[in-house]
Amino acid sequence: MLTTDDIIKDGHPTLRKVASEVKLPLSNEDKETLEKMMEYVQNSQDPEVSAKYKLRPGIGLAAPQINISKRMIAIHVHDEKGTLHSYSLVNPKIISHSVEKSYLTTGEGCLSVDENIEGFVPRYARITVKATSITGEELKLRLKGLVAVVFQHEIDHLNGIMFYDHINKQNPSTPPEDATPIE
Ligand SMILES: O=CN(O)C[C@@H](CC1CCCC1)C(=O)N1NCCC[C@H]1C(=O)Nc1ccccn1
Ligand code: NI
Repeated sequence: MLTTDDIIKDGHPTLRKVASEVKLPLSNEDKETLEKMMEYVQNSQDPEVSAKYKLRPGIGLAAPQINISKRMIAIHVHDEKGTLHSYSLVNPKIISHSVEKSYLTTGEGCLSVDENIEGFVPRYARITVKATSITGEELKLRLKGLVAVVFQHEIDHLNGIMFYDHINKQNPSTPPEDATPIE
C-alpha cells in the first residue's frame, strides 16, 4: 500500500512537469497504480488505518504526486450534501467551465506541500470534465462546489500547477471578486 512517504514534496521536478496521456486500454501496471492511489485516499480517511500508518488525510491524489508523470487522478470526497463522489480516472480534461468563480473559504492545502500557505484559491464554480474511468468507459461529468474544486486541484497537478500559483500575490486573503465562497 502507498503511504505518505511515497508522496513527493514541492521542489521535486516531477510536480512541475506536464504529465503524459495514458495509453488505452489501460495496462495492468497503470490500472495497479490507479488502484493504489484510490486505496491511499480511502485509507487516509479511515481513522484506524490513517492512525496506524500515519497517513496524511487526502480527498484526492494525482499520479505525479507519487512521482509517476501520467494523467491519472483518484478522488474520494463527500460533498456539501454528504453525497460521496468517488472517481479513479485517466486523461481527465476540463472541456467547459463557468465564468463564475468559487473558492474554499479555508484556502487550500496539498499533500505535496508541508507548510500551510495562506490565501484564497480562485477556481471555476462549475466545470464539465471528460475522462476515461478505470474500467475504460468514457465519462462526461458536470461538477460544482467542493467536488469541482478537487477536480481542478488534481487536474492542475497533471499540468505542473500547484494551488498556490493561483493565490493573489498582492492580496492573498482578500476574497476573489464576484466569487462564490464554499464553506
Ligand atoms: O492533490 C491532492 N492533494 O494534495 C490532497 C489535497 C487535495 C484537496 C486540497 C484542496 C482541494 C483538494 C487534500 O485532500 N488535502 N490537502 C492537505 C491536507 C488536507 C486535505 C484536504 O484539503 N482535505 C479536505 C478539504 C476539504 C474538505 C475535506 N477535506
Ligand atoms: Ni495537491
